[in-house]
Amino acid sequence: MLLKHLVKDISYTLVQGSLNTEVSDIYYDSRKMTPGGLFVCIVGTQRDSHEFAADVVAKGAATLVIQHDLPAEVVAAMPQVTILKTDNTRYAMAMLAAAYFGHPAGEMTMIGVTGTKGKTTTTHMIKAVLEAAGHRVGMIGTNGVYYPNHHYDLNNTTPESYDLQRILRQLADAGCDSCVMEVSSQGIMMDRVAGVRYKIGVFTNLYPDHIGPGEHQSFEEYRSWKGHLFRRCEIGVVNADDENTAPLLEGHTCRVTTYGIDAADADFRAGHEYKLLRTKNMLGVAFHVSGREEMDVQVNMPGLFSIYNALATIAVAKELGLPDEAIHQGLSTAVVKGRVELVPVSHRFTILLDYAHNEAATESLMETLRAYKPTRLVVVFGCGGNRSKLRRYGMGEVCAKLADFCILTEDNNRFEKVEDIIADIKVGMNKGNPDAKYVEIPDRLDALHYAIDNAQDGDMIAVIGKGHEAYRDREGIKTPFLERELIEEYAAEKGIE
Ligand SMILES: CC(=O)N[C@H]1[C@@H](OP(=O)(O)OP(=O)(O)OC[C@H]2O[C@@H](n3ccc(=O)[nH]c3=O)[C@H](O)[C@@H]2O)O[C@H](CO)[C@@H](O)[C@@H]1O[C@H](C)C(=O)N[C@@H](C)C(=O)N[C@H](CCC(=O)O)C(=O)O
Ligand SMILES: Nc1ncnc2c1ncn2[C@@H]1O[C@H](COP(=O)(O)OP(=O)(O)OP(=O)(O)O)[C@@H](O)[C@H]1O
Repeated sequence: MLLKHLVKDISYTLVQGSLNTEVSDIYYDSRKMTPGGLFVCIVGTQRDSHEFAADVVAKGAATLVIQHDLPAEVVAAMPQVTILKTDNTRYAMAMLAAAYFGHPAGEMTMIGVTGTKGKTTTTHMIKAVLEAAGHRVGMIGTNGVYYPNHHYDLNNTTPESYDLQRILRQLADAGCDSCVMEVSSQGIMMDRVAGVRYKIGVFTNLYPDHIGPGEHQSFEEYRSWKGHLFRRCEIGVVNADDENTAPLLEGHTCRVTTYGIDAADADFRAGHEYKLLRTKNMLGVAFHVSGREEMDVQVNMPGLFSIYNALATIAVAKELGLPDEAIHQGLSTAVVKGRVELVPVSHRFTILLDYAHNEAATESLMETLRAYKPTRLVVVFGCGGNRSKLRRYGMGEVCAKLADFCILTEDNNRFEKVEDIIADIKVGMNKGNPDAKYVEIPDRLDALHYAIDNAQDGDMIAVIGKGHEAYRDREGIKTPFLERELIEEYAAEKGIE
């Protein structure tokens, strides 16, 4: 493709060379450069990749896009290279990549979900409802990329713009008519989603998070970047109960639809009367929706937060004109890998996997599960090695307070000894509840077996920390460890019913 066909949506100065330069592909990482490529020089949080200009040219780069001038001697040594200068190379990369891949977002109904918590869950719910309505759906987020019969992992919740555009092309080429994706504030701030127009933007909620070096400078800045989603979508579906919704919507250009539990005037609302559901295969909630629609809904995910995520999903579905049957089917079948994921091996007790690996997530999970009034709430957990000890104290404290029995074991030990990590967890437990009952079983597989062997009728066993991860890390070596399969295999071997 010729450069002149890629640059239509950016402003630039042609420093040298020609717009008729052939572009074989676009790169933002010098280590991946191949001959004929266009290299976008980015001023990152760690490196300024303008310093790799000579290196990529040596590897055959034909075009450079820069944001600040290169040293004169570097430019002098690359007379054959086309150089464009622009104000913001991250933004330029997004526009160049969109053009390079033929503006794939325009070929699908784009739905973006932002918020501190609930992005992954809500995107899964929306996908399930769309699929139940017969749509072919692509999904992008923390759990990776999904499209019919395909899945792969990602490094970022919202991928770098070039990767995002490549993925969107892949989805469109696979026949997806819709794409639902998580849009992180970082993704907006770093122009990873620049140029993408959304049919619907969803806001779940906002808590102080992601504030610090390399992320956001303040809560207000964090909020304002999330708010930018509502300047690039047609319809905004927002949580009317969140006190940050109004400031976040400042400057919005979309039509707004609201949902909530407390806000009496929300377009889609659920009261505080809801029913907790528990069967062998499911922990869920049932509730009534009123406002713009009247309907009874059942969600196969637990807790009050599931009602919020379901309300957002219902509002999206209604805005898209999807039928009620699809809403019911989608909400009662949506599963998020590793997030309160039930492993239905017994009628007598419930065993589930969850990715909670810090104090806040563990506390929220424990409180959610307690509401189902299990005979005992048992938690199997450890903490990662070579990571903050605060997590160990925090998770220990919360589990000692809220669980009836703790099985202390390994998480990803990395280069630490499991016994030392458990000793730290016990410090936190002692603070939370010095009388907490627990057992120490360093090998996680033995811990799972112990939990199953000693399960009592009506127990709820939460195996937390690893969620969807498929390995355990000991001394930096990762070996396969898929908890779901290990639990199923052991329960079958023991003839558990
Ligand atoms: C702080 C931050 O967001 N960093 C992101 C950013 O990296 P950066 O700007 O720091 O990059 P850098 O290391 O300074 O390098 C600058 C440039 O030099 C290039 N480079 C570097 C080395 C080299 O040898 N050659 C070379 O060309 C790099 O490819 C890059 O283009 O751009 C990278 C490429 O897109 C991202 O992978 C990286 O995300 C890091 C891993 C990260 O942890 N980000 C978090 C904060 C994040 O984005 N999280 C949100 C989720 C938040 C939520 O859950 O709500 C997300 O969307 O993932
Ligand atoms: N709407 C919500 N409000 C508060 N907590 C929620 C909500 N939805 C889910 N949670 C809780 O937060 C955890 C993470 O949920 P989810 O993965 O959907 O959020 P996320 O926004 O994708 O977060 P992250 O960026 O950390 O992956 C869940 O396991 C659940 O305990």
